[in-house]
Amino acid sequence: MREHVIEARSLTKKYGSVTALKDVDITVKRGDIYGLIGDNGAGKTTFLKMLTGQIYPSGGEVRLFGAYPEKELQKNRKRSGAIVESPGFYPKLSVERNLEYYRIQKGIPGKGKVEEILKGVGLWEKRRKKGGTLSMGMKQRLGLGIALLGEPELLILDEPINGLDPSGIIEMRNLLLQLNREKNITIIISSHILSELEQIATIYGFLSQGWLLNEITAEQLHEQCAVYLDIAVTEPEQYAALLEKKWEGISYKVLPDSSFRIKSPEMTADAYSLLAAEHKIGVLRLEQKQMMLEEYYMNLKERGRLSC
Ligand SMILES: Nc1ncnc2c1ncn2[C@@H]1O[C@H](COP(=O)(O)OP(=O)(O)OP(=O)(O)O)[C@@H](O)[C@H]1O
Repeated sequence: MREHVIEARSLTKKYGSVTALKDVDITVKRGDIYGLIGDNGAGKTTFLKMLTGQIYPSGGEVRLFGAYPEKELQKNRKRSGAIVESPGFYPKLSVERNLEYYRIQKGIPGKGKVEEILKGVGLWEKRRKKGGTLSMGMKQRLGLGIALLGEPELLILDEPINGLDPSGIIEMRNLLLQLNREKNITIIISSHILSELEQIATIYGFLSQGWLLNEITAEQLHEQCAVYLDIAVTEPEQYAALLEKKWEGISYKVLPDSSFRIKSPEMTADAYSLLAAEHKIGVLRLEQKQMMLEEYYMNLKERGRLSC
């Protein structure tokens, strides 16, 4: 059984009269990338801040690497790195000096560590730039670099891709996947960008108004919500024969309106319309269902349904 890196039991947080988290139970196992999903104000940051020790629970408990009493918990927090809210660094210091400052502050030996981190997060070329003059994406990288200084076993990331441009998002995604796969770093990450989370998370937790609505693994999501493509054509019978001839063993069903639902299509949608066009068959409708996570989330939130 994989070790429990994070265990929250009946975790509750009240800010005065506002209850931001209610009886939340979350378990994150070693090697997981846990995607924390929820609308604004759902309680994601509140949860993550209780992991980092920036705030304390009003009820329930949180364990990191099995430790519960606050003293033990504090010790085990050193095994994690975090970016919660905006990445914290000194805007007037250069990128390199920022990392050097935090290296010394955290008591991490070896000057070479800073160079290794700078290269790892793609900031080597920008090492002499002042933190405050960096672009949003570069600031996030610096934040991640600081979080990685202590060789954490757990990364706690609150909206790390917020404000990044498309290539920044891809780079951050690849970096996180690499850290997870090569160094077995467990990650808990909150994001509003579901299509992004869908590409990296191994398990999802859905928060709404302080409640944990549901948890589902990426594997379960894929089983429940297999991708499919719907195509309606002018000559269904002829098209069925063409489909079977072209892609032997293809899995599809004919819907009541005589359109075809092709399960887990291996080809792009274009391949199916091209097949029709080559035989002068008209395509009346072509839809591909791709965003499983988004659909699952909307069903859960709006209809309370645990399905796609
Ligand atoms: N310091 C605070 N004092 C009072 N209420 C707070 C405080 N911090 C958060 N809240 C409230 O707690 C609830 C949860 O907020 P939280 O920031 O955890 O949500 P979130 O899911 O991270 O939202 P977002 O996606 O907007 O960052 C909200 O109603 C918020 O207004």
